[in-house]
Amino acid sequence: MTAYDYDVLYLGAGHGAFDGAPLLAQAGKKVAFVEKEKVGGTCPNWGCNAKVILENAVSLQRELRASNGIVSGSGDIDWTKNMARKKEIIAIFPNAIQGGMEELGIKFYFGAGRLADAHTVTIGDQTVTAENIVIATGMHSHRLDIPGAEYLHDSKDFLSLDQAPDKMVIIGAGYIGLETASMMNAAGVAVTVILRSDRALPEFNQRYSNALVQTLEKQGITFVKNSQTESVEQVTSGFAVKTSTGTYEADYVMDATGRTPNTADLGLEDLGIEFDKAGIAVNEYLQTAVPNIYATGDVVKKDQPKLTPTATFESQYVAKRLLGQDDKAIDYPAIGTTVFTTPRLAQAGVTLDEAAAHPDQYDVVEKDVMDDWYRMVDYEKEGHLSLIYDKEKHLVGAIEISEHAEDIINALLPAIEFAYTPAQLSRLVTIFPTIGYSAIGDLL
Ligand SMILES: Cc1cc2nc3c(=O)[nH]c(=O)nc-3n(C[C@H](O)[C@H](O)[C@H](O)COP(=O)(O)OP(=O)(O)OC[C@H]3O[C@@H](n4cnc5c(N)ncnc54)[C@H](O)[C@@H]3O)c2cc1C
Ligand SMILES: NC(=O)c1ccc[n+]([C@@H]2O[C@H](COP(=O)([O-])OP(=O)(O)OC[C@H]3O[C@@H](n4cnc5c(N)ncnc54)[C@H](O)[C@@H]3O)[C@@H](O)[C@H]2O)c1
Repeated sequence: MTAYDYDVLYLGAGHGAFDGAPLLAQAGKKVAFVEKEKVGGTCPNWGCNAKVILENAVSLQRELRASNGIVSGSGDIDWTKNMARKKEIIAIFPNAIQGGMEELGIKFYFGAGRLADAHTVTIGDQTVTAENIVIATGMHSHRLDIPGAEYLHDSKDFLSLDQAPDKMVIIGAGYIGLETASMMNAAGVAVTVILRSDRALPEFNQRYSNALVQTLEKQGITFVKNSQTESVEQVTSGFAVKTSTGTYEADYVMDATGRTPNTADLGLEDLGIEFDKAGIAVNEYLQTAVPNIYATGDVVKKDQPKLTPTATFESQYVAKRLLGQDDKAIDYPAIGTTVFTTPRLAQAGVTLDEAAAHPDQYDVVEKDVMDDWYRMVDYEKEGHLSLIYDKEKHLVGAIEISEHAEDIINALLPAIEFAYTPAQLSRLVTIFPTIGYSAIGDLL
């Protein structure tokens, strides 16, 4: 029998890797990571955690201003101080994650890993072998191929930006484009968002994504629709973004046109591992074309949203599979997702578009969130919720736009995932008065 250096070797040390690795190490497996940049990967260092710390100032500002003088002060955001706080909190993550793993006996190799064969990874001139390998290399920002692309910034640059610009152009109205626009508008920046079509956030029902765009417009953000970005030029005042509908000047230009799986220079072609621009192809056990090589997280080609909780679920699934604890195909639960704008847009389970396409299977109940008195407590002004039921009256999906949509959807997730009956729902005695009580109250 061949003796490998490790039982399991991960390429990448983000959530797709470090959420499953402890299960293996605790069960006595020899585990290692190869990481080419920062332990923790995108989410803690340049994604969710970084963003939500910065966004907290926006939520504080909203409540203070909406209080109409009950709480006094201007609510102005000092972006430089906000960024300093973000940097202070974020700085703890890489060492904390690495330390936690090392306590379990997990080893780290630093550098870019490349598959040499089905059991061997090279990192520079170092060679490491493993019985099983998990590719969890994530994604990087897509860069528009236009003249002046060198002047564009991505979300990684933006999440470390110390000085707020006066004027910002954001190309792309997906999660990152809208979250950035919402934050910078609140920080006093003049923001223009350029959309190549007439709709933002295609993952969400258009009535809801349009409602979000309209609210952001009322807050002062300019949206330019059906506009193809052609070039970026340096001008005396900063940069000129030339598009099919006009030229927009800014002193900071962000390319938020999507993210691309990290599949290059991994040696995938030589091993016959299939991939395309959507990611690495896997079977229902998350195995690549080479059975002992798995893939997890954002690098995987899949229908599920590429989010941290999805990466965590997959990482833990592969770990359990490698421990012989789960031999079934991966069975994804309902995955909740939120756009962290002000207001939030959040959904989980069966979508409104699916419900509209299958009226024989689903019924939709519409709610104005302002019908719930509790929403006035923290100065909610408007919001809407759609609840999607199957014909047996089980909640199967929900979408909400409101300042607390993420908390409502989180509270509804158990009902969606476990198909609670009306009798089971009535046994949920949630704390009153809270947003969780409101969420369950909507179902009764
Ligand atoms: C700005 C932003 C905000 C986001 N906000 C949210 C949010 O609010 N909620 C949410 O759920 N999700 C959010 N996401 C998505 C979330 O960050 C990802 O879904 C998650 O990080 C995926 O984890 P992963 O382990 O698959 O990939 P990553 O976290 O990207 O980790 C991959 C790791 O692999 C390393 N790597 C790459 N190639 C190699 C190689 N050859 N050798 C060794 N190492 C390699 C990389 O350096 C990286 O550390 C956000 C993403 C961005 C960019
Ligand atoms: N809150 C969250 O959970 C969160 C936040 C940020 C990112 N993410 C994850 O990261 C992924 C990537 O986010 P993202 O915002 O980079 O990608 P995205 O796919 O959500 O949005 C990219 C947008 O850019 C547009 N676009 C593409 N090419 C364009 C062009 N030439 N001109 C103008 N617009 C163009 C697309 O139509 C799309 O709307 C998300 O899909 C999500 O999985 C999640």
